Amino acid sequence: MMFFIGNAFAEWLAAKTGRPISSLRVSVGRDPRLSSPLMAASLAAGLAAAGAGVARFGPCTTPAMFMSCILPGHENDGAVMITASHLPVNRNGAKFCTGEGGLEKKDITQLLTRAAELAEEAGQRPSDRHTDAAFVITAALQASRSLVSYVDFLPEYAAYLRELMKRSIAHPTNPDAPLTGFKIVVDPGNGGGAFIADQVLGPLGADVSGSINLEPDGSFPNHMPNPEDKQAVAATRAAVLDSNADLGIMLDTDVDRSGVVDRNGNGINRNRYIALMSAITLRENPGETIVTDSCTSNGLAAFIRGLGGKHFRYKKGYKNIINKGQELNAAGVPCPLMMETSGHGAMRENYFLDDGAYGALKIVIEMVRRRLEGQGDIADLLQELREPAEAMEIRVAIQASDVRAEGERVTAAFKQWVDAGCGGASHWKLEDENYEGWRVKVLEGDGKEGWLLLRPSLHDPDIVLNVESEQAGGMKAILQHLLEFFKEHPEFQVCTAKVEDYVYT
Ligand SMILES: O=P(O)(O)OC[C@H]1O[C@H](O)[C@H](O)[C@@H](O)[C@@H]1O
Repeated sequence: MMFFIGNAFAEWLAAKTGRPISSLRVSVGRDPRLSSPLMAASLAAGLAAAGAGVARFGPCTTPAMFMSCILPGHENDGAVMITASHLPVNRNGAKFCTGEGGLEKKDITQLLTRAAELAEEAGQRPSDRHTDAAFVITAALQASRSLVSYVDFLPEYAAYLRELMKRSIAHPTNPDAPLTGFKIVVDPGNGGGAFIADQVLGPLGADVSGSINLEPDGSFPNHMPNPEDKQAVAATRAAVLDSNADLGIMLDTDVDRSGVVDRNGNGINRNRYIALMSAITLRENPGETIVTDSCTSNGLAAFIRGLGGKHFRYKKGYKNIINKGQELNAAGVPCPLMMETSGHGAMRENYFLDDGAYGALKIVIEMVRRRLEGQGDIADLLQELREPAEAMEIRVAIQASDVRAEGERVTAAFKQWVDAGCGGASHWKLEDENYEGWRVKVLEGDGKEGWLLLRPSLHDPDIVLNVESEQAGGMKAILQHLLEFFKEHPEFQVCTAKVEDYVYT
């Protein structure tokens, strides 16, 4: 199917740019996942068979693919990254972008519909892998080989990042090696991010010798490359403490997400990472608005307000928050940072690009700035952040055939129950703004505040329930009361069973 998606992307780009396919050039990169090279080859063959020029990159990262549409000397018309990110290998897919950013959902739908049509015209069934493989090999042999070139792009991208770091730090005495004297651990989790240690931080003077899991290995033998993953945090923490490092950086497979570990081994991911990025961003852009996803903590909202910023708690999905940030900026509401608890984050100053490397490098820059100005560690920036005492996410697989409709039914019933007074719990109050599912504040006394959010998952056939409490034992109390709602709805028996599991075991 990738072959026809390549065909369709060439057509789509020609329509978008108003130029003939023969004048287009598209870069194709991939992560180290075992199935990625083959998928990238099929996609490249499809682009070339349609007549587009193809720049094939080896293992690469998603933000780098975008930069291959921007950096002078490259300026490709489009780019495609083949990756499953941290998901299981059967979820491998293609991320498309142009120099304007990632494609929208409607563009992807159009692309896939066209790819299916092209497959059918060619007598191929998308589900028949063997026929497809034979077809792809034949078509690839027929496509002009002169259209495809192999490009070693990462070194150029790394050079761009190094220049950006030097400019931003503007070190008074050591401008070319401004990280001299810093020890930084990078843990790309055997994904695509090792170059951040070898080609960016190391050449700028940092001691990166404590870095771990640098070898790209799509079987991810050590832990999942995922900054939210407990094992990833534990591995980076151990490496930071072992090597007495100033900072640890955790990256996901295709480096569009990140998190850090401070020099005392404390993981800074999820709300803490957004808080840290907000502190840096609001110092540079006072009073502006930070957009986050719907699962961010009450403490984070208070923290952003405490820094004089505004908080817009929107939906899950990095593309959703980026689009919202762009929309707000266009409407005259300045918004420099859009970030998800997953570690996805985009900045206005960085092309609104979903970019884990940029976020982590911003923190390195801040660390150097603070040392130059005689301030403390970056972790000091989080002193005012109120943390939840307990937090959890429960995901319940939807059994119904129409997953979307069932998701809507559960959330609509929940809203009705909330409107009717939450089963008599006057300390449960619907949040003022809700953009997906329904989030309810739970006033826990002594100024403490928990919350719960019930929403359908963005991509999976799941109902997702997030709960946080600012007091020990508070989460169980919230779930126990929520059972009242589920018990009124025997049709949602699977949800009831799952919540009961948490409450009673
Ligand atoms: O709705 P969920 O199942 O929690 O998934 C939400 C997540 O979906 C994808 O992984 C997106 O890349 C993330 O930006 C988003 O946070």
